[in-house]
Amino acid sequence: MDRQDPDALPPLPAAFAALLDAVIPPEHRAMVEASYAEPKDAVVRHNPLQGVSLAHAAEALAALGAEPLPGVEGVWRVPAAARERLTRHPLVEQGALYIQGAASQAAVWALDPQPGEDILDLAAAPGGKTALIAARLANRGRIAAVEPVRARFFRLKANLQRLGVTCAQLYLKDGTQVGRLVPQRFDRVLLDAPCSSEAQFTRLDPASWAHWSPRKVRASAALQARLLRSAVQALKPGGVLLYSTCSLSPQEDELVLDALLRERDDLTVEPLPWPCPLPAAPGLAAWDGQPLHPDLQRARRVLPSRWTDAFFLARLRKAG
Ligand SMILES: C[S@@+](CC[C@H](N)C(=O)[O-])C[C@H]1O[C@@H](n2cnc3c(N)ncnc32)[C@H](O)[C@@H]1O
Repeated sequence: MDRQDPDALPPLPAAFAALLDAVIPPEHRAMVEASYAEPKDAVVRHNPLQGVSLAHAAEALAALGAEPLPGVEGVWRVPAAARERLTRHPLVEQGALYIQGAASQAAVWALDPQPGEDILDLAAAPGGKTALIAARLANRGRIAAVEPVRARFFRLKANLQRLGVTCAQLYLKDGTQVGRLVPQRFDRVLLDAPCSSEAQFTRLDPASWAHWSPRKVRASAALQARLLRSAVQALKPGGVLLYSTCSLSPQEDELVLDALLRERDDLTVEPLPWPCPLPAAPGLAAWDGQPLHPDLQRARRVLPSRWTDAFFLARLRKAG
């Protein structure tokens, strides 16, 4: 799709535009505004679990005009104009290449799973991050992947099979119950929480925000708080918890963590391993005139741009 005249496109919902005013640093505002009015470049990664070499994948992608992302092996940015050809590419169909946003991959880079570890993926479908964790583990170790929505659970199962993941056990379960069932069990926990999905907004398709409302943000925040407590309970002492959302609302990001950090003194927010430069800002220092826990400035807000979607990431360590 070609670039369109932004003035001719429908405006973002007013409440969301006000949120952007409040959370996007002024120096990034023009980039963020533009990102809602243009088709985005795709990001794709090599999936080493399918037996296709990195060199072969690189050759196929060069033909689509792809550029490798600096700092991370086997990840490319593909121009928006080639997105359809990429989506239909045989290497994508066979699971040797996987289209996955850079910010979404950054959640796994920051989790930093190590071969042999026990990992919990507490909100797993459709499985993009589970599959990247498995790739990082080279299928050595164990992933417990939890998803309560039946249709999404079966999609998760099919995706992991297609991507050659053999180290994951899948659980059709409510993640809020997991911590109580298996306390202090996992070396690392990923909570890529269900959220109001603000990252999907585009003015090229107003249906992208049809289901969004401030009320949905509040409902998401309540579920996230319960899932986060379950995630902390399931984590071993000394373990790492990566919390992420694809929402820009502080209610779903810093505020959920702020409440948790104020009620427990065994959690610290760590700087994020950040191998590839993505457009990002630190976590907020204050909201609604109230200061937030100072550790939260170590979180990262990935900003919407020509090639990234909005994403919030925070890495927590439980005292050993
Ligand atoms: C943001 S998506 C996860 C995306 C996934 N991590 C990936 O990278 O492909 C959030 C998921 O949480 C699931 N979910 C909703 N309620 C949940 C709950 N109570 N416990 C666990 N997962 C839940 C949703 O169905 C959805 O599949």
